[in-house]
Amino acid sequence: MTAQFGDYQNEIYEGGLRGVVPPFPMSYEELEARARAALPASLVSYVAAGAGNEHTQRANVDAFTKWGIIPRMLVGAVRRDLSVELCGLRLPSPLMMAPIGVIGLCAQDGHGDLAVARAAARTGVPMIASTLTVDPMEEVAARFDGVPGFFQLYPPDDRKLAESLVRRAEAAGFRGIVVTLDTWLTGWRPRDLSTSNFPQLRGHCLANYTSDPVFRSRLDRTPEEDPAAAVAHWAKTFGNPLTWDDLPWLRSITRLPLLLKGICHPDDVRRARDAGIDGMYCSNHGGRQANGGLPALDMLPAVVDAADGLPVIFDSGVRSGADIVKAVALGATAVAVGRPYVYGLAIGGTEGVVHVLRALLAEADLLMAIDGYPALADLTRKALRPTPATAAAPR
Ligand SMILES: Cc1cc2nc3c(=O)[nH]c(=O)nc-3n(C[C@H](O)[C@H](O)[C@H](O)COP(=O)(O)O)c2cc1C
Ligand SMILES: O=C(O)C(=O)c1ccccc1
Repeated sequence: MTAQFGDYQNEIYEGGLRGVVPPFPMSYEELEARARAALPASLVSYVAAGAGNEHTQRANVDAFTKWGIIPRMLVGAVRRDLSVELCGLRLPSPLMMAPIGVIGLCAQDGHGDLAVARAAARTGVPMIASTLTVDPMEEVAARFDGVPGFFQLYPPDDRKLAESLVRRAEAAGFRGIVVTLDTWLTGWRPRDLSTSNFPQLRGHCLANYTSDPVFRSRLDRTPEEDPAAAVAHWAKTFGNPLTWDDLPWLRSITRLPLLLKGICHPDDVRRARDAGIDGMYCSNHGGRQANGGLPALDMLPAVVDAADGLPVIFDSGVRSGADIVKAVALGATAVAVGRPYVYGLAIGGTEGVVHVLRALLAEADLLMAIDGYPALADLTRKALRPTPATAAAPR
């Protein structure tokens, strides 16, 4: 019999029989609390912060309580199949790791990107590696051990640099490019502003730039000789408010699958589809960029309908296995987790990330068994019903 994700539960119970207490938290609340204690204050506020009064960030999480999964009995879902096809790749489950720009710094040894890449190799959960990393993308990709990875591009306004980053991602073996559209400037984040050290943090995450031949060619002195000038040049080239007019260029620079992150309106989906984009990534950046918006989950069904068969990755607010199941039932092809795995990294490095991913998958798998949905294909909108508004879970 092949392994099932729910087997993680048995491992933990069997450990208990031998007197082993699990070293990692089992609930999201405890995970977050332990990570807060483990991380330096500047990183706590940076990772946890959202835009404005963080209403959208909370709404992302609460949106999942507006849906309930309907149990079906006598199905005999003894074996479950969570595998999914995404951009020509067969993945063991719909779970992915969302791109996180500072994870490099969230590990105790300061090499979080490598630790996360190792967790991808251990679990088969693909990493979407951010442009903003402590270690260059080649070093990250070298640790995937055959598990497909995606490269998230913040397209700089220097097109030659953008092309160079994409070429390198191709050469390093990444299997798709995720272009993030909603962060060409940083949102108003009160919690983060009150520590005001975001510029310092990101200054440590420029390895993909300082190792890049095009970026280096733009500098009078090397980043090693004059790090401050390199950071200043980066700040000038980072933000690129792409428009539809740039899409033909973007499409032309790679033959890898190209996905757009931050797409939430069906009209934008259709236009992107017409421009030859291979997949949509429905996300509001975890509520970090613009407050006052709808929860990302509420926008997912319309995005899926407009995508008309193109794959849709979803993130923003995923905190549990049940959330993964609900997002899939609403039409997501793949579901990315963000903050939870950052917290796993903070408390336990690669092991902590592996635990968070396995716990999410175990919960999703056991839920599919108990509720009688043996395969992802069984999870359609018919598996869900809106919960009465008054029944929203307390937070
Ligand atoms: C600390 C932090 C850094 C992030 N950096 C990036 C990034 O570099 N690129 C990107 O596309 N998204 C970035 N995101 C957004 C995530 O990819 C994802 O959309 C978000 O975390 C989802 O929200 P959730 O973590 O609350 O579920 C970042 C999010 C956090 C929390
Ligand atoms: O903080 C973020 O959400 C993010 O995407 C980002 C943007 C620039 C640098 C580092 C991270």
